[in-house]
Amino acid sequence: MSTAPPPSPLKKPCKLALLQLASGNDKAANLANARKQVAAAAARGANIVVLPECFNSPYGTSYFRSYAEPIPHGDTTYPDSLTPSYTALSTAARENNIYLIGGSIPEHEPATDALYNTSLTFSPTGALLAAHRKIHLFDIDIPGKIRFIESEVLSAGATPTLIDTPYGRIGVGICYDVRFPELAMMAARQGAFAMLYPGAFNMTTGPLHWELLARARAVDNQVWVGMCSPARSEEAGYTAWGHSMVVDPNGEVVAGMEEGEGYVEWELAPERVVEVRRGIPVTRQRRFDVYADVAVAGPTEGKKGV
Ligand SMILES: NC(=O)CCC(=O)C(=O)O
Repeated sequence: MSTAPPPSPLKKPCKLALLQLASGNDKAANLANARKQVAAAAARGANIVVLPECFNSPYGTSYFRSYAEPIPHGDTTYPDSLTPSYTALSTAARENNIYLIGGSIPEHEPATDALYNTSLTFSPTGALLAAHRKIHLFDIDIPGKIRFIESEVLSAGATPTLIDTPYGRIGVGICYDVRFPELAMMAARQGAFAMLYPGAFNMTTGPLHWELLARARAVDNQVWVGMCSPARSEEAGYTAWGHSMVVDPNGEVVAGMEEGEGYVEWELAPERVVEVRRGIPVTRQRRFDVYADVAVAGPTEGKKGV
């Protein structure tokens, strides 16, 4: 076995902040709160700030269309009045000189009239670096507990998102995306040091799976994982689990919180990834000769699944 330490995918230390925001029906108030909390995180020294899923709106299929905004890209621009969330996020990133993973917002694609659940990432200059459209829509039905079918109104994205920063490469997923190990695995194998998930688990699956999935994605891939939830509101139609957390590359929850509004912050150190990968060198022990067909659907998967 080689004794040379593997290079760290995290090139230099950075401080990660996950903002567990309380959001309500008033979009302007949600955006103002996000800007205020981003500025406070930057003042505490954060370099990368993450917001929750649907931080600008209530989370529910009946709300997505009325809160949706088009996303300016390339030569396609829109008046600021149509893109208040994009504008607020870009401004917050620029004014605070941080990388901002802007949770997610309902996106309207005017060309097709489709709606997406989309996470926008901005650079410290306020430039849009990535728009991740949630790939795995949250369609579940647990009798007597929870039924939520995003696909009734949303379309699914089809592109994994990797963002290059001076700290290294970051993978982004949205909430239900965390249940699919393939996405995190692809990102890690392509050099990501962290998977960041804006997410809003619920009171049925949250207690059981939120931490479990975060730790699983971290330990599978020996990367940091950040899970950023909205704060819980008992008045909301959808009650979020909360419990935003940072998990280290060894699968340990190193920082976390309960359900109220607040934040979780952690200094990510390059040495930690190297130490973990040196001690348990799975990145060098994979048997691609044995499981080369991992992306081929089995007989009970995909469209044929039970
Ligand atoms: N917003 C979501 O995708 C929720 C995912 C969730 O709660 C789960 O159990 O998965």
